[in-house]
Amino acid sequence: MAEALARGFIAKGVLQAGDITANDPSADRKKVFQSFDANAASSNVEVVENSDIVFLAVKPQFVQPVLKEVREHLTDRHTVVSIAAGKTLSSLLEAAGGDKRIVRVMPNTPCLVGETASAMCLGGRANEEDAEAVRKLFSAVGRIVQVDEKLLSAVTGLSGSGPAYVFLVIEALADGGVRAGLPRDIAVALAAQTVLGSAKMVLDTGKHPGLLKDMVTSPGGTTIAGYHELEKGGVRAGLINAVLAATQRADELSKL
Ligand SMILES: NC(=O)C1=CN([C@@H]2O[C@H](COP(=O)(O)OP(=O)(O)OC[C@H]3O[C@@H](n4cnc5c(N)ncnc54)[C@H](OP(=O)(O)O)[C@@H]3O)[C@@H](O)[C@H]2O)C=CC1
Ligand SMILES: O=C(O)[C@@H]1CCC=N1
Repeated sequence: MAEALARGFIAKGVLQAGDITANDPSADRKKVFQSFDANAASSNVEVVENSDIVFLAVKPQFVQPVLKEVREHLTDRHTVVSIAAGKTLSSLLEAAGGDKRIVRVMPNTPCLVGETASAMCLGGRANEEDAEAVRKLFSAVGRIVQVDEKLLSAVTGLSGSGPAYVFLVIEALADGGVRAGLPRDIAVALAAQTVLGSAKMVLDTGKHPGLLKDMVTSPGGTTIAGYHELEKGGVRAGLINAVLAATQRADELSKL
């Protein structure tokens, strides 16, 4: 995720590669950052010393140890951004030694192509200036909204994890096309472009998705025949349950 964000910020020109310093226990992962001209650090403390905005992009269970490792080096200059699922502002502030400017962001991987759906909330002494700095970065690589922290698990369940659900949908649509005789590459391209175009219609027209669905569905036609199968297969309930299960998992992670 750190790589996706760094590449996205650079591609959109909101940061230069030389502005970014990254650390990772794996030398190979550091080389990935160096391959696009970002700086590799030899420690997390060095990252903090080289940065104004410090991204915590480790797995949730490593967030508190990493914060404790660097907290003596966090000063008034720093905005700390945690993207870890489930890690609450209060636990982040406690591990950071309190009195810090902390922002939680839940992004998603499409930041890599400038189309992230992200949400943020502010903690500790984080102020409108911190919010604006974070908004500037994430709006360059997609959209970001500000929410109350109590909604961030639901954001994680919907848009944080959501790309995986949509990839499943694209793969399954393409499988359907292949089953009906299309070559695989054409089926994948048509499925992905259909998802892209449909998403753009929802965002650009502001129309309810149900109304847009009705516009495709001719009486006695092809679409209603296919759509009926989706309802019989429980696709709608499956997606609702996926978001709920991922939201609950984000809540569980906050208690570990
Ligand atoms: N993947 C996604 O789509 C999203 C992820 N997130 C959040 O982003 C965070 C990272 O997720 P993801 O990128 O998938 O996970 P990864 O495991 O791919 O990335 C985490 C990286 O942190 C490294 N790391 C481990 N310990 C340290 C340490 N002490 N200091 C510095 N680096 C360390 C890991 O190295 P090593 O592998 O060698 O241990 C690994 O390269 C998680 O908290 C997740 O909840 C949020 C939104 C979306
Ligand atoms: O699967 C996860 O836990 C992370 C958080 C959101 C997306 N990926």
